[in-house]
Amino acid sequence: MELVLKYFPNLTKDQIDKFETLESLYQDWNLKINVVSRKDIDELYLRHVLHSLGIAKVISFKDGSRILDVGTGGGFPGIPLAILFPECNFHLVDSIAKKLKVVDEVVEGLGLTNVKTTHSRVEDINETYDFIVSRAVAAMPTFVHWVKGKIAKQQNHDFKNGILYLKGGDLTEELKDYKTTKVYNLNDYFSEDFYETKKVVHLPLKFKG
Ligand SMILES: C[S@@+](CC[C@H](N)C(=O)[O-])C[C@H]1O[C@@H](n2cnc3c(N)ncnc32)[C@H](O)[C@@H]1O
Repeated sequence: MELVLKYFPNLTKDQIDKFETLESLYQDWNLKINVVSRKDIDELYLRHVLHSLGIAKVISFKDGSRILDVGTGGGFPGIPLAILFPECNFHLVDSIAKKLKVVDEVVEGLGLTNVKTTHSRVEDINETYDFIVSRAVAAMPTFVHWVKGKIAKQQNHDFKNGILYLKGGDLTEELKDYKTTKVYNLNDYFSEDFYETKKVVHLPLKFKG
């Protein structure tokens, strides 16, 4: 938890309480339904919570923004972002129901009112969003194919509406066809070794009506 406060020192009491409560909720639920590996649950804040919040070092979502988390699994990056941006609306989608059971329990346990979950493949979701966030779900070409048509027309940020994807390693080959992509290195923001090769990829996407 100190890690979150190290990089996000201006949290409200309510946000601190929620981030603190996350650990026991995940420990508890992970025993019943395994959504986070044993190693990762011991390093929940380093590997999941702070990593998810890396997106917030790149962009500050404006109040009222609508954000889709594709393949949220146990709720990453959606849940930490929903705690950090309580005035934004988060839609967490996954094609595996039991993962969303954990997410629903965590959302309820935290009393988060800005999160909606849907058990579905993302291809079948027919809504639009300012931003689509994700981590560890699909290579960019497949991902873009899945989410095109789900970007809102109205631009409310200096950052263009589109995808914000947490990725790692050398992305040259994967991103070579996406000239408008901008890559942000998380080791510019976080000093822990875990972040050495971690990145946030911003890919603006056009509204398709
Ligand atoms: C490796 S897990 C990553 C989970 C989470 N994003 C994280 O980083 O901890 C990938 C998740 O994507 C989900 N998924 C894969 N393809 C999907 C699709 N087309 N629509 C919705 N969810 C999908 C899987 O069910 C799985 O929970």
